[in-house]
Amino acid sequence: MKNGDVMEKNPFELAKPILKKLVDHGYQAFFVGGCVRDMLLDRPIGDVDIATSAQPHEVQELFEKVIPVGIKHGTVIVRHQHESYEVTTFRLDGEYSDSRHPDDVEFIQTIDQDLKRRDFTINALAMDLHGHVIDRFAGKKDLERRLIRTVGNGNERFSEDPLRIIRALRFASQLGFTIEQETLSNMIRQRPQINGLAVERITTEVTKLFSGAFVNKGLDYLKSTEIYKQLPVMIEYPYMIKNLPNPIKPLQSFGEVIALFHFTEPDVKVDRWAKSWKCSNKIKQEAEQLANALFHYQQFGLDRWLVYRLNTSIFPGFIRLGENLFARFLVTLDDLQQMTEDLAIHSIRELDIDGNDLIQLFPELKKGPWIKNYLSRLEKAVVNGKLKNNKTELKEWIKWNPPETN
Ligand SMILES: Nc1ccn([C@@H]2O[C@H](COP(=O)(O)OP(=O)(O)OP(=O)(O)O)[C@@H](O)[C@H]2O)c(=O)n1
Ligand SMILES: [Mg+2]
Repeated sequence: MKNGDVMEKNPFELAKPILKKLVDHGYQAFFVGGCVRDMLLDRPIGDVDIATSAQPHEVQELFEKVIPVGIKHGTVIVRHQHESYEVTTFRLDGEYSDSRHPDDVEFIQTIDQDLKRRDFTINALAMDLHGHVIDRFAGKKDLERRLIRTVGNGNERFSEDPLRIIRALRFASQLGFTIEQETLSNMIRQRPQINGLAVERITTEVTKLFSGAFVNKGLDYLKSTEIYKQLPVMIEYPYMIKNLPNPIKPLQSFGEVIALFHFTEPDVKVDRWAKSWKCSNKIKQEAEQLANALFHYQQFGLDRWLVYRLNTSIFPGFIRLGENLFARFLVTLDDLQQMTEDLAIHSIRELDIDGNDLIQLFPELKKGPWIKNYLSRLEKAVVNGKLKNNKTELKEWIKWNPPETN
């Protein structure tokens, strides 16, 4: 663990002027939460979040570019040197988007009280302008012991925001930490409350769970606590999680997660996953492409048609899944890139023949779906190297292989 030289780290250096301005104007201000934890662990720092005694309107007055993302909950975004910083007023309770909570929160004056409402001791850390760490709940000790423990009463912390139950699993997966015994019991006790959460919040945490360097630790907890019985789709197919390959290597997106589950349990379709977990279309399409590629690989191995249909952006995802699902999966990114370069065409638009050509070749045929089907057939033949992508040669072949029109 690092200590003295903490302020030399870049993300904090960049954010320091914001803290300084707040302090110069007589407010208290600290870096807080995950960024302090990650700095102490010497992990890459994600977002730098700031907690302050200044009220949101006071923050707005102080800085030029402020985006009022959650004024009611005390949070604004301050833009500084092309970076965004969440600046949140010290407060008593969470902003947690569940209907049982009042809409406004109580602002308070001390960082100590603010830290007290946070989820885990390792996250209840703050750091001032000079790099001095405030640690009221022995978070540093838990970092050393590699323990996830709630701040104070776990039942209360988890009831305030049941998402924290899943966050505990996600931190176990990212950090490889153990969940402290009582925290674990409280998670199990409060488990049913997960059902009331907005699904999108769960999806975000579960994506992080699957991407953690210690993902198998997270998954072991997910199984042993039976928390998966509270998650969409898995509620109805509780055996599914146990059928996953074990151990697995981390995945990087929820599209990959869906593809993994769908491949191991094809009866549950991608669409079903995407709907139940409220995924974007992008994630859904990624999952579909990945799953198709995996099924294709299983049947035919790595061929040009597989590579052709896979977006280059998800090559790494395909490799991660391949390594998880197939023994001796030796495909590399270089292989896929080389194969892409060598493809005769990269999309159907590059085909040296189009619908109009076909209509001219078969003037007696009525326009209809046969055109599209026939082009697809040519596309596949060209991609697989069975036909050359050359108009004259394609036309010649077409004459001998007229479309079926019944
Ligand atoms: N349900 C939650 C969510 C957040 N927090 C507090 O808010 C901080 C910031 O939340 P978030 O950015 O979601 O998590 P991080 O711990 O910063 O993790 P990451 O590195 O993934 O951002 C947390 O550290 C924690 O102190 C909390 O108490 N309860
Ligand atoms: Mg964070």
